[in-house]
Amino acid sequence: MYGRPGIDKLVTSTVGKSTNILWHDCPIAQFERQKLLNQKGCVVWITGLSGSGKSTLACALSRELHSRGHLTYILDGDNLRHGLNRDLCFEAKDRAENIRRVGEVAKLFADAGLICIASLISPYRSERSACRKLLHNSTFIEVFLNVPLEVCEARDPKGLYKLARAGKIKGFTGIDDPYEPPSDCEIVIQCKAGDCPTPKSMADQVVSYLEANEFLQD
Ligand SMILES: Nc1ncnc2c1ncn2[C@@H]1O[C@H](COP(=O)(O)OS(=O)(=O)O)[C@@H](OP(=O)(O)O)[C@H]1O
Ligand SMILES: Nc1ncnc2c1ncn2[C@@H]1O[C@H](COP(=O)(O)OP(=O)(O)O)[C@@H](O)[C@H]1O
Repeated sequence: MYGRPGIDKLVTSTVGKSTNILWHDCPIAQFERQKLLNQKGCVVWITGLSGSGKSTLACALSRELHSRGHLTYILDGDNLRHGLNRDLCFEAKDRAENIRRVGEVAKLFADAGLICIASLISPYRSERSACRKLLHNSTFIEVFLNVPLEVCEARDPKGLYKLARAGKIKGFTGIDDPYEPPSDCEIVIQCKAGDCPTPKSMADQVVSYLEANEFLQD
């Protein structure tokens, strides 16, 4: 038993359904990883309706930061439902579990020193707030893509709004399922009919926030 007290001194815990578990610290700490990467680990959490541009912003932001020499990783709701979250549907309890899991994974990426970009509808305020509480020192940066339903529906790149309106998808966010907009988030990107910032300028808005708050240096 390397680096641990004698077996008689170990105090194990119960966390959720896991009994007799013990946290094992590693000698390399987050600040050392951050120094290596010359940035501060954080989570940029993009929330908004389907079609609001979350994936577009995530990719533009990742590209912009990459070109400046920063390490990012995108956790996209749609993509994670192909693997980690493939057992979840769109009922409220499954959406909540989806958000919880992505929050936990995002926390690990931030701890690794990366700028983690999470883009998922995440329609519930309480679950987003729970993810915020997982992070510390203002490292949870919530970005609200405030795009009216009419604009998202007019875009409808996957034809899902059309199906939802026709009753072929039940419980579609914004149609017959709720979306709770953030009341107090770090960044709001506003888009009105016929007047949306370009993907590059949306990304620049987030980069400016990261620069001003010293995330792009160790
Ligand atoms: N019922 C329903 N409501 C909303 N969205 C639906 C639904 N069914 C399938 N889809 C597709 O799933 C994508 C959203 O997945 P998320 O994991 O981001 O959703 S959530 O955060 O759990 O609410 C979403 O992707 P985006 O359009 O990129 O947001 C849709 O393509
Ligand atoms: N800023 C923007 N201006 C104009 N069109 C956009 C913008 N952002 C995204 N789009 C377009 O809107 C559609 C939905 O974008 P997407 O990133 O897939 O949204 P989401 O991930 O929120 O579902 C796509 O066709 C995309 O090209």
